[in-house]
Amino acid sequence: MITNDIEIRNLTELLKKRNLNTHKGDYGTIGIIGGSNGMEGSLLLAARAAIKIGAGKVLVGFTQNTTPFNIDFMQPELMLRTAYNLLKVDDITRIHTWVIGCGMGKNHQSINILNKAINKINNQFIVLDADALNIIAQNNLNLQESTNTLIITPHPKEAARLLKCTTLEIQSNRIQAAIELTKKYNSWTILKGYRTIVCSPENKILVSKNGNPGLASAGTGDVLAGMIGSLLTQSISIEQALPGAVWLHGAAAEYLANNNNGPIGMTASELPEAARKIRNQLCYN
Ligand SMILES: NC(=O)C1=CN([C@@H]2O[C@H](COP(=O)(O)OP(=O)(O)OC[C@H]3O[C@@H](n4cnc5c(N)ncnc54)[C@H](OP(=O)(O)O)[C@@H]3O)[C@@H](O)[C@H]2O)[C@@H](O)CC1
Ligand SMILES: Nc1ncnc2c1ncn2[C@@H]1O[C@H](COP(=O)(O)OP(=O)(O)O)[C@@H](O)[C@H]1O
Repeated sequence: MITNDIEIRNLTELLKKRNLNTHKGDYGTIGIIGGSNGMEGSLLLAARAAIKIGAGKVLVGFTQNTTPFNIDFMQPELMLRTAYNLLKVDDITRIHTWVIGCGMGKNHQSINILNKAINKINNQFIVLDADALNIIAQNNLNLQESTNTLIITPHPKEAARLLKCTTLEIQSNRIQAAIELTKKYNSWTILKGYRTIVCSPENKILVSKNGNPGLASAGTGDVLAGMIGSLLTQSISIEQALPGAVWLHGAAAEYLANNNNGPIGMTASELPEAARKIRNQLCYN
């Protein structure tokens, strides 16, 4: 099996300057679903990351009956809805890329929303993260017939739930696990954890060499999911968007640590601004 490292010099699409005559429609609309009661933070982390990494518009859908708040005062650019509203016809066709699962919960309502999303969204990118993966594993959902391009982003325990094995088995052969997940779910796979793996449907393997233990804290995976969706909706090819997001996420952690804001006590909320700085520096300097 040939594996390659994720290297920024191969990710040229990420580093293109923006045209001067351009508008928000050129950078895509992303819909992010999750944030059940008590997990709203997870959804906001993903959504804030998506806008800071350059998405044109970010719509947020809470897996709750009503929106728990109507504005994110830290990021008022975000448009907050319920997941049910986001999945109505008017919106669904305007959204090019979806991220589903961050803090979504696994109750009856969340299962219903995930099923609705999978069945109603067609020919788009869908990033499936966190509880979306747990629901898929628990209910043995079959994604083989999906018309969408699926990207699954499990951490090792989620991967173990999906493959019905132990975390130890996943960790003892991570590349093989990524390949099996890709086959089982007819998807791209990002197997997270130290040395994150990106596996394409053709089983091309890329391995992350950056990042640090500052990323081992709650919510950093939500940020990664938002970043992946954001790059995809900006029309960066999937071959570059997935390793690109993983690279930027790791580089952001390194930047924060180099400035004494980690690895100890680094927070997920700090990653998007660091990633934004790095992308702009690479594009414009
Ligand atoms: N602010 C919010 O609202 C936040 C909400 N969040 C939301 O919470 C929901 C539950 O997600 P979750 O990931 O916390 O729980 P879960 O799936 O049981 O996995 C945890 C266990 O997995 C394992 N494990 C993980 N990584 C591993 C590794 N590299 N290598 C090896 N093992 C590894 C490890 O297991 P252990 O070793 O302890 O047995 C760990 O204890 C989800 O929807 C998420 O979006 C969070 O995003 C946080 C911020
Ligand atoms: N020691 C580490 N080195 C590099 N990256 C790490 C390390 N620990 C965690 N990460 C990264 O941090 C993120 C954690 O995601 P996840 O486990 O889904 O967290 P959460 O559910 O809390 O958001 C993943 O991208 C993972 O690869």
